[in-house]
Amino acid sequence: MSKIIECENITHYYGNRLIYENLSFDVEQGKVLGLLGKNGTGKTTIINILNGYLKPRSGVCRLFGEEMEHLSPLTKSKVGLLLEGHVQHAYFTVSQIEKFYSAFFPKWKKEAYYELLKKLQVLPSQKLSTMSCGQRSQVALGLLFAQDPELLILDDFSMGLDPGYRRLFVEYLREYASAENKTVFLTSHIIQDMELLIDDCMIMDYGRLLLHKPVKEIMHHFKRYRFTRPGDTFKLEGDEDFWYPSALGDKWEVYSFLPKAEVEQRLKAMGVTEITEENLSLEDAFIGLTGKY
Ligand SMILES: Nc1ncnc2c1ncn2[C@@H]1O[C@H](COP(=O)(O)OP(=O)(O)OP(=O)(O)O)[C@@H](O)[C@H]1O
Repeated sequence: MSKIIECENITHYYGNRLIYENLSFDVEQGKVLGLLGKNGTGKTTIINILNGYLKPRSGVCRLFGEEMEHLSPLTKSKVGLLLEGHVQHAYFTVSQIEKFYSAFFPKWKKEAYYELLKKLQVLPSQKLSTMSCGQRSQVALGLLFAQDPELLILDDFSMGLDPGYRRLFVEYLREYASAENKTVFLTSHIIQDMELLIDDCMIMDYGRLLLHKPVKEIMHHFKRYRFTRPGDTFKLEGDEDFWYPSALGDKWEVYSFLPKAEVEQRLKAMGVTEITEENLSLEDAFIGLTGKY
């Protein structure tokens, strides 16, 4: 399977402030990868490195096997990019912007644009400057699909979209990635959308990559355990086996990748009697992996 994105030992600072050190990851063709992380962990910074706006302090990034600094025009035309803030050409109308963009992309699919936009309550003659934020997001997404890229990089794609359009877009993206073996790299804080869409999940923590795994593996192995404190002196510190233990009164909860039997054995050795295991949504798993604050 070919690697569409390769990042090796990326280190980036803003001034003296380290964002990450020796970050390495690959994305294989046909995969939908979701980049998650709390505010300010460096997601947009990664996107900006992948789209060539930022040069990391050190390390190498390749798209389609070509180094970022030497991307050929053909490779650039295979990448569809959605940045935070969306379409900038606000003086265009809905139809003018479609004509403008079509000139840059050899495989332009006008129908894909109008198919998405026919759900939108605006006329082709309406100016982008008079549209709502969510409507402008829809135009930006329509333009991306018309471009028919091999790799889609989407920063906060759900910004401003209503739940119905978000769901529609998630379905379109899923279909697009699986039917045509396209690759998608995206961020969003709406993790319910991610859960329906992504194959693999990369979670950033401050200064480092916390985890990079298939979503199925996280959902299958990462669980929450609840129990009642066995006595006033009971204490449980977080470590690589027990993530973010926390208590509300005498009710405790902790997250773990360990098999249930092992969690039970270890908690019972500390005096705990009844333990409840819970399956998690991806959002709960994210909170279990990164903490609530
Ligand atoms: N141009 C810049 N100069 C200095 N610091 C910056 C710059 N851009 C971002 N930062 C800082 O780098 C850190 C990472 O920012 P980034 O925008 O990559 O985070 P993010 O994970 O995308 O956040 P969010 O989820 O809030 O969008 C933040 O602390 C931010 O304040």
